[in-house]
Formats: sequence, structure tokens, C-alpha cells
Amino acid sequence: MNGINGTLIVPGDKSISHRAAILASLSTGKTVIDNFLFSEDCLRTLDAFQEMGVQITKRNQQVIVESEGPSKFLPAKNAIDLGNSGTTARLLAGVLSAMPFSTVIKGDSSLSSRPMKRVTEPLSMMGAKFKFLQRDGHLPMTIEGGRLKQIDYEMPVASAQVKSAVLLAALTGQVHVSVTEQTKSRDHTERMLEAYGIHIEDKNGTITLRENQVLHAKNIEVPGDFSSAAYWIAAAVITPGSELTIEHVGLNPTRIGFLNVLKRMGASIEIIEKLDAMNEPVGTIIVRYSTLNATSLEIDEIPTLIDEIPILALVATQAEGTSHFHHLEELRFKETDRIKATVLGLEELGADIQMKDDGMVIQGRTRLHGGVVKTFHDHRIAMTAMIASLITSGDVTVDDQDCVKISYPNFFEQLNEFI
Ligand SMILES: O=C(O)C1=C[C@@H](OP(=O)(O)O)[C@@H](O)[C@H](O)C1
Ligand SMILES: C=C(OP(=O)(O)O)C(=O)O
Repeated sequence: MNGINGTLIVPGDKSISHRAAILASLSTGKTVIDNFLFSEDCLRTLDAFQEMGVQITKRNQQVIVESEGPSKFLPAKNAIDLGNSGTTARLLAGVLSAMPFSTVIKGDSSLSSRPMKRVTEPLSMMGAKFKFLQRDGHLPMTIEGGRLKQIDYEMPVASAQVKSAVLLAALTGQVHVSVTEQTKSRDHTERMLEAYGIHIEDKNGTITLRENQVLHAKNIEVPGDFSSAAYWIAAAVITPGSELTIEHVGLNPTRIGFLNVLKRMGASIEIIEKLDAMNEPVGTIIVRYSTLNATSLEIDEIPTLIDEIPILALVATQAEGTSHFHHLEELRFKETDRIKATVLGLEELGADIQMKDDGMVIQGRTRLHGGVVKTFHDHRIAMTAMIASLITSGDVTVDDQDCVKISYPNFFEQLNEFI
């Protein structure tokens, strides 16, 4: 391996694609969404609205949504299956809370083990009714929507999914709402609503959405997914001889904590261009192989790199010294327990890594070797293991390659271009 060299474009952003599908469905008129991410999770969001009567056409990199707005949504004929997608489940729960009918939503075994009370509690305060059909606090559940009332909600967890669920319920139900976050989470919903001309304000961590606002269709362009770019940024930083350019990638400050931490560790990273797509900063990243020092994560930066912890842990195995990753309790509620899966996976490859209740401690630098990594069907664990394979002395295999389709369907094709 002579390094990771060249220029790369990553697929569209998963979080923004979900929101584009939702807001286009809630608008009246025709929306063209460019560079939509055709991954399994985002397809679940499109399917859900299609099941409620929204007209959706998929072509190449585009999605065309034709809608008459939420007042014309029809009850789905069957339970809506959201597969593996936490974002779809929680954001859709917000929209369905304002619908004058009942809907059953369900998911796969991973999604059915993830907590839903974080959204059903505020949505119940707004007036929606929920019934858990198998296990308390989990999918499958029935959502009985209806007229909603205003709430001022203080979020107990830093979660963009919870914030967005409440905002989308208020928007769909046309009521006023305010949501206060202790730590700022990704703000794609707020930015996209603003781009639609909706009055939404963020003052000292309190986001306020005014009542009686409606969406009119507006074309959307989705930037490249920073969370997908993170795998290649890591690959270049840890593989000697690398210089990689990643173009047209989203650089929203609430998403790029991983870049900031890498820079702090000593990585050579340049951002050479910035433009704006639907209120989202977009640019080009140039990254080179670098000698790295260990680091510790601050509590406030966790939401800005929450999905990058597995790949950041791999990078830390190549940094000189001890890295302390704490305040990561939320990782236990992802597609799998990502603290456990990351520690087990990297241990299998020879890393010196210790599991803690709220995170992990990693001692670098270690020479990694080959092994068989258990993914627990989590796309981010599978991709982290495959990036590790670029620097291991033997082969790395994962027990499930298919799970990368959740967020990055062409991951293996792009990986093969480098090896
Ligand atoms: O709103 C979103 O699009 C997401 C929010 C985050 O989840 P939480 O809200 O649970 O932190 C993140 O982990 C997930 O991949 C996508
Ligand atoms: C946690 C993730 O997604 P979701 O919550 O939408 O399943 C992820 O993509 O890492």
C-alpha cells in the first residue's frame, strides 16, 4: 500500500436526505432533490411517505416528490416498516403525531431495541397518543395523531432526532413550539426550514418555531456526507504516503467535530473552498498522512462527532500516547452498543483498548494485525474495520459486508479503487 491518493466524491448526506424527503413531502408542489442518498435508511423514509399517498419518483441521483401537503396524506394500509433507520422512526413519529389517523410503525430487531420514549414523551405532551405493541418504550408502536398543542421542551438528551421530531410535529400540526438543548446537536432541520423561508430562531440554545407556517415546494441539493468522508479522511491520515482530496462534502459546524479533533491530534487537513447549498456549507477537504498525538474528547464536542467515534478510535490506535474518550453513553443506543462493538472489533485487530462505562481508553501507537471483526450488523463498525485493513499486517474480514448499504452503498467499490 503506497498510500491513499487521488480525488474522491462521497455520496449524499444521510441526515440531509432524510430531511429533504420529509420536507418535500410536507410541501405543496413538486420538488426535485439532487444527489439524494439512495441508501437503505433513506429509502425507508421515501417509502413511508409513498405509503401515505405522496408521489415519489426515483431516477439516477435524483428524487422527484409531488405532494399536496400533509392535509392530503392518507393512512398507510399496513404497518410502516422502517428497517434499521433510527432517524426515520423518530422524525416520522413527529410528523405522524399531527395526522388525524393512527399509524403503526415497526423496524428490524436492531431498531426495535432502540429507545423511543425520548420522542414519545415530548410528542405525548403535545397531545399525540402512543401504544407500544410488544415491549414498553420500543417499536412496534401505534401513533394516534391529532390536534396538537404548544410546548416549551427542555431536552434531557443531546439528540437531533428528538429535536427534529418535536419541530416536525409542530410544523405539521401548525402549532408554536420551543426546544431547548443543553449541547447543540446537528442543525440540518433548522437550516433546511430556514431555506424554505420558515420563521425559526435559535437563541442561546432555545429553538423557536412559529405557528401556522406552511411549506411550498423548493428544489434541494444534498451535499456529500461528512460522516462517509470521515472514513477516507481517517484512511489518509493513518496510511503512510497518502494525500487525498474529497470534493463537495458538507461542512456544517455541528457535524465536523471529527476534523477538529484530528487537527488537534496533529493531522494535516486543509479546507480549500466553501460554498452554500440550501443553507449548508460545502467544500473540499485535502488530507495527508500525519504523525498524531493522543487526545481527550470534551463533552460539548460529542454530538458533533457522535457517528465518527468508531473510526476515531481506530485513528487513536495510531496516535502516540493515551486517548480518553468519555461521555459516550449515547453510543449504547445506536444500531448496536457501539462502545462494546468498537472495543471488541479493534481488540480483535490487536489494539490496546479498554472499555469504560461511558466510553473507552486507547493506548497508541499499536501495530495492528488481521482478524475477523464482528460488526453486529452495524454499518459504521463494518466500515471502520475495512479502513483498518489498509494498515494491518494481515487480512481483515467482517462478518457482514451488506450492512454498509444502510448509509454508504458504494463503500466497497470505492475501497477497491484504493487497494
Ligand atoms: O438527526 C439525525 O439525522 C441523526 C442524529 C444522530 O442521532 P441522535 O439524535 O440519536 O443523536 C445521529 O447519530 C444519527 O446518525 C443521525
Ligand atoms: C446512528 C445512525 O443512524 P440512525 O440513528 O438513523 O439509525 C448512524 O447512521 O450512525
